[in-house]
Amino acid sequence: MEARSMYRTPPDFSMKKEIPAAADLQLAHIAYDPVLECMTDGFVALDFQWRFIYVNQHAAHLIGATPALLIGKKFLDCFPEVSNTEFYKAYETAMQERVSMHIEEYFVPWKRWFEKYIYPTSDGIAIFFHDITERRTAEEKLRRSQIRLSETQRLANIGHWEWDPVTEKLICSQELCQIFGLEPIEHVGDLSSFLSNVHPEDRSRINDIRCNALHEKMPWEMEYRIIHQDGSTRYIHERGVVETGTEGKTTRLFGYAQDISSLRLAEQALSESEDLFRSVFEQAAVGITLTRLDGSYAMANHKFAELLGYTPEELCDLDFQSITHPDDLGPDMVQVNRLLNGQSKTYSMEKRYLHKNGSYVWNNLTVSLRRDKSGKPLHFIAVMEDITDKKQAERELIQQQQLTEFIIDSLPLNVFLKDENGRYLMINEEAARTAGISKAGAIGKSDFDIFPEETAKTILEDDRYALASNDHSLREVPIISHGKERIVLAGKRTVHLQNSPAMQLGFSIDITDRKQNELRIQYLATHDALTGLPNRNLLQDRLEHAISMAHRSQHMVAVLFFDIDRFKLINDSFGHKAGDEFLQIMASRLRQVTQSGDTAARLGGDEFVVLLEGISSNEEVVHTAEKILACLHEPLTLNQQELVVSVSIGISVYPNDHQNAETLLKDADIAMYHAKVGGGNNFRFYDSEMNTLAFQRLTTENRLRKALELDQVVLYFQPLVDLKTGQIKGMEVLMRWNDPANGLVGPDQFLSVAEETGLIVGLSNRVLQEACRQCRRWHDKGLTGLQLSVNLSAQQLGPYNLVRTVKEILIETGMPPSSLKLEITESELMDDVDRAKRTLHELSAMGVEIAIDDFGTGYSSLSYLKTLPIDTLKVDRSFVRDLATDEDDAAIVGATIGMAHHMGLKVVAEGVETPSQLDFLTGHQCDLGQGYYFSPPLPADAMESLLQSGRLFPMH
Ligand SMILES: Nc1nc2c(ncn2[C@@H]2O[C@@H]3COP(=O)(O)O[C@H]4[C@@H](O)[C@H](n5cnc6c(=O)[nH]c(N)nc65)O[C@@H]4COP(=O)(O)O[C@H]3[C@H]2O)c(=O)[nH]1
Repeated sequence: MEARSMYRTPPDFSMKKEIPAAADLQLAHIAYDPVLECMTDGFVALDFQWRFIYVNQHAAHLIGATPALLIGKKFLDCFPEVSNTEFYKAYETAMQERVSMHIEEYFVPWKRWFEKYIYPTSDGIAIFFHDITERRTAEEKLRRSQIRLSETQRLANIGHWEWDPVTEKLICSQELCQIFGLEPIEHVGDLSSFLSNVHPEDRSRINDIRCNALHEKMPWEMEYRIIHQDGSTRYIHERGVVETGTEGKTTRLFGYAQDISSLRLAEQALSESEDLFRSVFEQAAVGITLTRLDGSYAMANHKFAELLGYTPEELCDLDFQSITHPDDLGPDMVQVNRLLNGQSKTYSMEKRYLHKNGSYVWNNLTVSLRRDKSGKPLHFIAVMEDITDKKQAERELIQQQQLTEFIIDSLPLNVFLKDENGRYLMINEEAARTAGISKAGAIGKSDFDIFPEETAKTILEDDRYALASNDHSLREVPIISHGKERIVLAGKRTVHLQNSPAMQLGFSIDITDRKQNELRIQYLATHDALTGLPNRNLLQDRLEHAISMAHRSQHMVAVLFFDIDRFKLINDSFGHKAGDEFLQIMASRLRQVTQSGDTAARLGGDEFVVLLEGISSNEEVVHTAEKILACLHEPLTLNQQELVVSVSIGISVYPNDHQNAETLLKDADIAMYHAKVGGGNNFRFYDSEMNTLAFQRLTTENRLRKALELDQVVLYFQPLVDLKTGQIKGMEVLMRWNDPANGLVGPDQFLSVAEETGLIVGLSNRVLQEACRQCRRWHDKGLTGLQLSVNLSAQQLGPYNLVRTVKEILIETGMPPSSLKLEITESELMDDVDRAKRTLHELSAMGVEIAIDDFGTGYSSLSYLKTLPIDTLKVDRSFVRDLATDEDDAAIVGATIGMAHHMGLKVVAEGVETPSQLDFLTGHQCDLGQGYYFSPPLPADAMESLLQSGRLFPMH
């Protein structure tokens, strides 16, 4: 029984175990023991020689022999194959060391497991054994099953646990320990130590769940995080069950925990990936759509919706076909079908989408087809980029190009572009027209293909010149075109565009006509249009040139400056047209009289200059001057009238006089003035004294200006006497200059300077104003019925608005217009006939009377005078002077009086000095007389006294 109870001890897998000394059996005398024979265990005893000395029935049965046969046989003789096994070693140990052994061993001869107790005996050893093969097989199965479970748990990252509510001990499987990052030794512990691994945020929750499950006795399931010692976080899924006893009392809690970190991390990664996709999809700067195979939109991002003016939701109710421009749908569908047929993996195209507002927007579309693993098409993924701006820019570029082409084609220039081999890349319309070729036809051709060889050679040479001229040239190229010499202006530039060979851009224009015009303009700029003679500019150039030449050659240069004596009279009398004709005759005569190498120039008006170069003496100059005088003095016919004119020539000579062109001309002009003063029709050489006279004229001008400022102008009055009654009917107002230095100066001393300088206008206006004031004063003193004749200068009829001045003066002085008579000479009237006529009519309309002064000295015809509002003719005193002696003058004066009366005009005879003149005049019914016979011009107070005396002049 003792031994049996030993069998029931828990399995011990150790190889040997000492048996208590109580088992020290004395078996040598045992012949037959009924106890041993009844045993279900085998029993054998061996002596020190390893011979069987006892074998019970069960053992003999197992060995397969009778005990009698076995007794005395040696153990190894029966089981030679065990000599080196654990069995044998254990027997040996027990035998030799006299210790008890307990072993479990696989007994090879019988192919079964045996548990053996070996005891030393006095004879040797005794061995109890029984078959444990089934137990060992079950144990092995269990062990393998546990290994499999453990391996499975390890692979699935699952560990199990069990918690005893009584002991509050927690038992964890090795896998669970691994999951929690705990040492296997830690796998038994209490719940609180386990919780310390749990993420602090999850602790209370899982504690609540477990407590609740314990309370409710319900299974639970939960997820939580734990933190490993290395700080990493793991995700745990736990299931637990509450086990209860028969009385409903909780006996234990058990369950498993699984590390689902990889699942959670994968989910997290998936979620992040989805978020990423979402944000890429939604925040993309391009439109993205997911389109079903039928074309309807499954998804559209905001950008695409924004491009088309829809919301993404609205787009999902549409398909791409309905919002594609009709012209783009066909090509789009072709590409879609290629995708579906597997002929392409992706396609791109530019297409127009219909915007919600009805307009079309250009997009660059890239589409690919998504298929499942089996290759079945799932949907299209399309990416759209708004290229409306790009398209607009393209359109604008095209328009710009068209505009540029239009402009280039509109240019009246030949414009062209050639490649590096001189072949045309482009020509404009004008170039095509010039070359007689179409624009397209010129492309690829060279000049030798288009133009005659000579012309092409010239162009080629110019092309080369342009290339050599630092890439840019502009020059005039003479060419032969249609047998005629032409001049072409050619501009060429070498153009280096990126990544292309150098090209030549150029233009050309036929400037033959322009060149001719330039020559013509140059001619006009240097010649007088009326006579064709060189003008002042050309004369100046030639004079300067002549001076520099003379300086080198030690020769002389002479300037002969002249004008026509009394030319103004010719112009006034015959009119401007005849005046021009006259000047042309003069010019042609000058050409005849001057030698080649000399210059005959017209400076303007009737002023001419002859420039003599390369002369050696004054005699040569005199000779030419005389020739000019004689030639121009020849009679000529103008307006069918024969005329004889003379000129006055002033001469300056280089180097005798001034040294430069300008002063030489001035010197000659001064000399001419002196020649004229000397009576005309002669010439004078310049001398330095002449300059003094010119200086005097300048001084006079300045002093006159001062006189006007200082009011040094005084008025004299000369009566106009009625030749019938002897009564003073009016008076002529005559100006004097009360010069502090020279006393009273008459108009003949300063009038010409005043006329030349324009001071005459101011002087005359002053006289007019003062005369009217004086008349008013006399009127106020009772001296009424007087008419004042005031002289007008031709310049007052100019742009100075004489009418307004007269009106203002009359208003200011309160003098009746009929009391004023304005005198103007015949020649002054002719300066600007139209203006004079207009002015006189306006004055007459105001009531002012008009008299023609110095009548008979000019060339005006009576028919012309008839058109003017004239009241009075004043016969010039040169006719009156010789009335008594000169029949012609008498006839002229008589006829003039008769004719004037016939025209309803009054006649005033000037310069009446003698009774015989008076007799003639009264005899011819002349209306009024003026002259020293009656009275010289008187100052105002003397005139006033005369008037107040009421004196009548005797008429016989
Ligand atoms: N030999 C001679 N001469 C006589 C006789 N009776 C008068 N005279 C002079 O003849 C000139 C007449 O004036 P005029 O023919 O209008 O010629 C005037 C007139 O054309 C001009 N003149 C005078 N005062 C003015 C004026 O205020 N304005 C303008 N624009 N010219 C004026 O100056 C010219 C000369 O004026 P005056 O020297 O004052 O010379 C005056 C006068 O003194 C005579 O019997 N014998």
